Amino acid sequence: MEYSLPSYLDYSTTTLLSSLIILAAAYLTFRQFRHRRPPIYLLDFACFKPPQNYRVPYAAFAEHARFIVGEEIASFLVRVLEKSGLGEETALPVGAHYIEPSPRPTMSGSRDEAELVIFSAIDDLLKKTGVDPLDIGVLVINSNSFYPVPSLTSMVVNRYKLRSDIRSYSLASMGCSSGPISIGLARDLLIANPNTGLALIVSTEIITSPSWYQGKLRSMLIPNCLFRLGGAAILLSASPSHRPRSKYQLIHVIRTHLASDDRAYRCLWMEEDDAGHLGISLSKQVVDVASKALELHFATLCPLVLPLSEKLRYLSFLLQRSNKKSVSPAPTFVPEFRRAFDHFCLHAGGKAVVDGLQKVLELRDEEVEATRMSLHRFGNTSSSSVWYGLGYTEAKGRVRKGDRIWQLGLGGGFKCNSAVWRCIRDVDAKEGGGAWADCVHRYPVCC
Ligand SMILES: CC(C)(COP(=O)(O)OP(=O)(O)OC[C@H]1O[C@@H](n2cnc3c(N)ncnc32)[C@H](O)[C@@H]1OP(=O)(O)O)[C@@H](O)C(=O)NCCC(=O)NCCSC(=O)CC(=O)O
Repeated sequence: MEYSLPSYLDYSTTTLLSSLIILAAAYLTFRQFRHRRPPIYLLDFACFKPPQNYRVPYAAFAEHARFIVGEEIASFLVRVLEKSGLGEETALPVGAHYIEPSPRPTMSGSRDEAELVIFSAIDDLLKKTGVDPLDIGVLVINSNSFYPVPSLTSMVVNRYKLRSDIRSYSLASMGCSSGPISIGLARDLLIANPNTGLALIVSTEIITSPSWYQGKLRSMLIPNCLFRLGGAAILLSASPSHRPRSKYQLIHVIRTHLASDDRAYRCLWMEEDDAGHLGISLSKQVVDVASKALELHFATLCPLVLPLSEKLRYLSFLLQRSNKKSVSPAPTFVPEFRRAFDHFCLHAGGKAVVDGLQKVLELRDEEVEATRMSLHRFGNTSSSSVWYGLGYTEAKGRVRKGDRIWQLGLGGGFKCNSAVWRCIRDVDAKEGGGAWADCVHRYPVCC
């Protein structure tokens, strides 16, 4: 990311610019106080832990691929898997374990997976929080590739016999960055309807879907190597009475949409190959596009989250640069994000995605540990991956009252979305265990 000032700006212009920035910041702060939203609390969340028998060790993946796509393509897939950052314990749904003749994903197979993932996560969350399902007034579910009739939200209302006046929304096709979108929607619904009760959000990707690719095109086979079973359920409240038992307060939801750029729009593209197999084609440019989306995203995020010291560092950078009138290449300014956040839960999209994010954000290895370990243990779980990252951080006993958490989602559209949280009470490692409870002691691993 680069912040640069045109060299023709002289000192007085820069001073004027600085004053304007300070005035604008003061005005925004004033406006923020005047129009302050009621606080939104996160009571708790739960991540789905796949059953052992759904595991896909490398050897099983390779053997399976050989049967389905033949030796040559199977060796390509294994090569990709070995470089993907995924470990030996990630899981795929039942349908993906079939050997040829591989059945097309069926509606009942997709429903089975959706019920397994979504109900397990919700059951766990309701058990942890002791919440009565009848207290839920808002329900938002985001799932990219599976959108049945009736919807996933109807499936949940039916299972838990939720209220008939529930405000429910199923968000489809919104990609891996849709977690913060769901959080933002639930927040707005809670604020617009103050006495509606709690909001339940589910972020997941159902793999047994028509777009689970069964052909032989490399760019469409890569998602089969990366995506794995996963989902998270989250409970939000706008009621101050829930504050004492809540873990986090929502500070910001920030969204950036880059679909006006054709390259970004098409870099994750659902289509049929020449043989008619539906799938999602993954462009090699995803990491480049993500960097561009991040630059735009930072323009909104940074003024909101950077502490004053970092904003002043930025101003002084501007002043120094304009005084130097140097002809050498423009220096870059990368904010020290660790001054704004204590924990980073980034989209675990694949090794190259995590490497790219670490580089762009100038993060240390320990700051991307939660993301890398989520990728290793659970794979690319789409929009829920940022919750596996937070689950890891909690299970390691690293979350303390006052800590600031950044969840960053990236995905199809192309979109880049953030949710920023502040921890409002210490979180005990055992309490945070969840999907990580029986394995966190084995992490971090080298990958
Ligand atoms: C796929 C990788 C694990 C491969 O690892 P490396 O890059 O280290 O290895 P590499 O460059 O040698 O690539 C291995 C082989 O894969 C091929 N290859 C890589 N990417 C490809 C692509 N998009 N299409 C076709 N082939 C591809 C290379 O040419 C090479 O083939 P050969 O060996 O023959 O030369 C990595 O590039 C990665 O993590 N990419 C990012 C994945 C990504 O986009 N994730 C986001 C998913 S979408 C998402 O999460 C959000 C959403 O859905 O909304």
